[in-house]
Amino acid sequence: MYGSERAGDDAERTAFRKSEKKYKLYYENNPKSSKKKKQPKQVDLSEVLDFKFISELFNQKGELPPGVVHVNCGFDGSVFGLENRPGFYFIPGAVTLDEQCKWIRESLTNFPQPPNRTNHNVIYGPISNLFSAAKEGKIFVEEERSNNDLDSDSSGSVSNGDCGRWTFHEEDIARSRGKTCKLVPASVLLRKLRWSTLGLQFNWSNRNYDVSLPHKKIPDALCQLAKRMAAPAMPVGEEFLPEAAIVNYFGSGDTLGGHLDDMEADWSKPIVSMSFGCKAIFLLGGKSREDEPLAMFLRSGDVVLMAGEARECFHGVPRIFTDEEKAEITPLESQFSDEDDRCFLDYIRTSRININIRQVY
Ligand SMILES: O=C(O)CCC(=O)C(=O)O
Ligand SMILES: [Fe+2]
Repeated sequence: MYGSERAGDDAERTAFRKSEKKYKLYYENNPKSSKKKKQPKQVDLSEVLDFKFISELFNQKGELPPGVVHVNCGFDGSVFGLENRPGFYFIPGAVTLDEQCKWIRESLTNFPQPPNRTNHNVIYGPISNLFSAAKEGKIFVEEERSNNDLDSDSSGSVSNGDCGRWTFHEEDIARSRGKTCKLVPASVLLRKLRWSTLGLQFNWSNRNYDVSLPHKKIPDALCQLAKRMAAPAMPVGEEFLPEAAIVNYFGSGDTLGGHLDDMEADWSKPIVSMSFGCKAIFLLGGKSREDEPLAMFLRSGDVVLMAGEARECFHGVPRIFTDEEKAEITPLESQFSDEDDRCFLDYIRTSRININIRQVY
C-alpha cells in the first residue's frame, strides 16, 4: 500500500485511482539545461474539503457546507462528520502544539527502536539509534561476513539471518572500509524510514498481528491521548484500548495507496489517526474502489477517527505538501527553533508523520 507498490491494471482505472493520480505530486518539465529547482505542477485543490475553514465558519456563523455535520458529543473542541460516511469523524486541531512536538520527537527517536519493527528490518535487521546516527553524520556499514560471524551479537552490531552485520561508523572510518563493504549514510536511511510499529507488531507479509514477535506496550501517554481522542466514536460506556499503532513517515512525493485496515477483530472500535508535520491530502472513498472518494486536507494536529461503516471505506494519502507556504507548519517550526532541535526542524520541514492507533481484539 506504500507508494512504491504498483497497482494492477484494473486498479489503475478505478475512481479511487483516478483521484490518487489527480492529487499526486508531478513536476513541471523543465528544459534539461535549466538549473532551476524542479517546480511542482499546479493542481486544482478547489474540491478538497478544508475542515479548518469549516470549523472557523461553524464557530463564527453556525453554518456547515452540504454533507458535513457537526457531532454533538461533549468533546472539548469541534467534531465533524460526513452525512454519507457514518463512523467517520474529523477533529481539526485536536492535538496541541506541545503534544505535536512531543510525538514528532518520539516518532523519530524512540518509536523506531527495536523491538519495534520498521520497514528497514527486512534489509538491515533491527537498527538502533538511527536518528542520532543521522544527526551525527554517521554511516551504516555492512561488515564482511565470515561463517562464524552469523547471528553473533557480542559486538553490539546487528545480525539478522540473511542480513549482514551492520554497524554505524564515523564517516572517515566508514569510507576507509568502503572498498570492500556496503555503506549507507544514516541520513539516507532516516529519509527512507516509511513506517514503524508500536505495541503488537504487524506482520506486513501475512497482513496480520504476530503476537509471537517481541514487543513493548504503547507508551502510556500515547494511550491516554488516543483514549481521549477516540471518545466521540466509541460505543456508549466503552473505553478504547490501544493495543497497536502504525507510525507512517512521508517525505516529498511519498504516498500511501488506497487500502482498508481490516485486520482488527472489532470494527465498531475506531482507528485513531493523528497527523503531524506537513499538510497532506487524505482520500476517503467508499466500500468499493469504484466509489468516488472525497478529498480533504490533513494538517498537523488534526485527528481522524474511522469506526463502524467507515472501517470498510478505502482511504489513502496521495500527496503531502512540503513547500513553505502550503505545508502550514510555521507554528511547529517556531517550537523547534532551538539549535539542539535543528535536526527535528530539518526533518519536519519536508515530512509528515501519521500515528494511527488501533484496538486489535
Ligand atoms: O497517513 C494517514 O493519514 C493514514 C494512514 C493510514 O491509513 C494507515 O496507516 O492505515
Ligand atoms: Fe489506513
